[in-house]
Amino acid sequence: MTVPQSSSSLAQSGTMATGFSPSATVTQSGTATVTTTASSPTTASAFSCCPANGESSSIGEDSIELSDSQGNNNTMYHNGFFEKEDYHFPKRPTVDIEFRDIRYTVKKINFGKAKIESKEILHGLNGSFNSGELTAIMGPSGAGKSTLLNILAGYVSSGVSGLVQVNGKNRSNNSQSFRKLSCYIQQHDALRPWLTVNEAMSCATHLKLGFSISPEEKKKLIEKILFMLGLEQKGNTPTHGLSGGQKKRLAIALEMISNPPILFLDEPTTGLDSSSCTQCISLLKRLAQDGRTIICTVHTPSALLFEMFDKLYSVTQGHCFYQGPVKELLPFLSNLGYNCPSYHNPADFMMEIAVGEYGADVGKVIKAALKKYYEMSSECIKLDPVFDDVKTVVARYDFADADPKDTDCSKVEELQLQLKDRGGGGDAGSPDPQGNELCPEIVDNTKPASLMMQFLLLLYRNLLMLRRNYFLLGIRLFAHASVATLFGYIYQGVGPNANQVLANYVYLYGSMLMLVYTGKMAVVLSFQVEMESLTREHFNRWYKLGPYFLSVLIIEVPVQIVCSLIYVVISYHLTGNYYTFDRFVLFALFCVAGSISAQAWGFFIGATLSIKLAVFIGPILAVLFSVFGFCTRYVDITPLFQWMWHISYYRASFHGILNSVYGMNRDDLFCPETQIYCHFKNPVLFQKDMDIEHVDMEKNFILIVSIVITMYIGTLFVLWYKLNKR
Ligand SMILES: Nc1ncnc2c1ncn2[C@@H]1O[C@H](COP(=O)(O)OP(=O)(O)OP(=O)(O)O)[C@@H](O)[C@H]1O
Repeated sequence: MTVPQSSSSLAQSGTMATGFSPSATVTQSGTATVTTTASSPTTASAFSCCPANGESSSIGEDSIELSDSQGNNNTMYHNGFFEKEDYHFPKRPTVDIEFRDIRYTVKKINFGKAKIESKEILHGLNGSFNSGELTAIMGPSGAGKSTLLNILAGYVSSGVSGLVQVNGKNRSNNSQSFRKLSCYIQQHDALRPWLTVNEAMSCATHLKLGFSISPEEKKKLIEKILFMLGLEQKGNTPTHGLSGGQKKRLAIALEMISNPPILFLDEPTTGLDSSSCTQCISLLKRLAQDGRTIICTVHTPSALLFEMFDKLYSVTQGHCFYQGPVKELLPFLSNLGYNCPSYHNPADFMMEIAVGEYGADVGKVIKAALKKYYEMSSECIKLDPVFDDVKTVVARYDFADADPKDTDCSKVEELQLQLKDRGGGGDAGSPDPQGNELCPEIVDNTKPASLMMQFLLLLYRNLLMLRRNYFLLGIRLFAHASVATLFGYIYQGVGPNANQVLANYVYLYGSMLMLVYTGKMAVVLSFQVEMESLTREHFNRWYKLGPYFLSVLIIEVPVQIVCSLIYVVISYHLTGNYYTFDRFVLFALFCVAGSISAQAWGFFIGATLSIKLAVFIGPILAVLFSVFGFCTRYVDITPLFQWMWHISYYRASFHGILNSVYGMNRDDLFCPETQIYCHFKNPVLFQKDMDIEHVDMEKNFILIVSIVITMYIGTLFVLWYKLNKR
């Protein structure tokens, strides 16, 4: 069958980025002579991407050597990047990945039928990705590309069954040694916008390499990586000032510090223009050529880009649609009767067939892909449960007692069942029976930073970001100062007066409310905003959660303390509450403690709930707890809710500040001569009315501190769960 030619796709092939432009590349200082050593012009491939006979051409490599006036030649332009002779990433030993019968099932609750339903997303994918190869995982939207990548990278493991092997060794769930061998760069770069490229690189280098190499070596390494990735001119540019392509390259550069032999990238070209795409894929190709295993998902690449990949793994509807060398894709489809029209982008053509365009029988292609795969393996075979005329490999587990030629597969199936039982039925792969590290000979001996050093580095990084992004901090300080002035003005001089006790009470309540809200809401979104960066850095083993959390607290807590003190100092004096220094200290202490307690709640709520819920539940909780302090006497609370009175940090701090103002045997208040009678002249009367006659300051303070600690532990636990939930 010959497929009709699509005019829109014809246009695609004409939009190739040229491989190089000599005039644009000579940016080295000094005199430079340019010698072109291009083996074949890149553009040539643009017009022969999909010859009518179904064979594809290979892209030529372009390079220009740059010589200085002495004729020393150590720099050349190569596939879009400068290169110095000594500027190569070290070659990596071979790490091959094989996967067998990967299935991914999600469970969801069907409220209508009141039962839990399972849905299989990936239906037994097999394949292998080899060292030195750049592999593209492609397929229509929703086909399961990201899911497969997540499983292979070890990012998802619950609901997964099947086996993943690394150099022939079974990879266990959450394998730490696999994490040492690989890195995962997700679609959203999740970089720190306020750090410059140099700062980001330097911080990542210190975190990843600790003291294992000297500062000079680190500096050289950063220089080299940036040079290799074409970012050497961008060292002092803040990350938010980089283009999309430069951000992608920075994300790769950050991971190249530890030089992992396996790189997983989710849609590294999405959102990039064609020349940035070409640069990005060229870079990955070169990294692969140095012996790495590079696997990335891509969406509709141009024909030029498509040809740069060594291997294609195509997925549709959770099945493998094609796997093998890119150049064999068209002959494979052609054998099935689907001929790519001349000048049509093979990647587009494959996608069109994968969604059944041109009346293509998708099931037939999936079957053929399975057959092709099994023909290449001489393993235990049996009939596939879906395609009953296809003989399928059950497994090729490295069990000594499994006969690879066991045609009825009973032994292998039995072992497979055991494997599932051991993994709780939902694990990707069984643990290495000996519990050995994967490829210990390959894992670099570099030691990452110690926990203390991680904390100090992260603290330094946070301070740097705070210094750059001082606007928010300024707003917080300004808001506290201006609200304090406003409150102080409204309730000016009410503090010492017996006839204005209720006005002062409202000021005190309002102050507590202000400090609780600003404390809580300023951090409620902290982790929500941070989560993508945190996940990426934590998953790629930059640091542990403990030092990270501590480095956040050590910035946020003092900021909130300073904000609270600004508020307290201004408003306390304007309202005339200053009576003795001791009382002021107690007042400030309870204000700050209440605010920090609310902040701890904010961290917990933000880490636990989604953005929409967090911004809604946060204030509701603050109001709920405030009710148990303001004008509410313990005896009036329904016994069912009395426990809330006991655990209310708001009540504890509010009573603390009330007691510091009116309690502790304060002398009579001032009753102006204009007043005939001042009911609250003796402050004890007011305390009695409010049921705060016997405030136990110590107990209240201990309660607040306990709540703060509980919330910190709760936040840590939730973050740990989110980061490690796979
Ligand atoms: N946790 C989950 N719960 C429910 N459905 C899921 C879950 N994870 C994946 N899916 C479904 O599995 C299918 C494959 O998702 P996946 O993100 O892997 O697709 P994709 O090929 O990467 O798509 P795209 O190219 O649009 O990103 C989709 O239909 C998605 O809705």
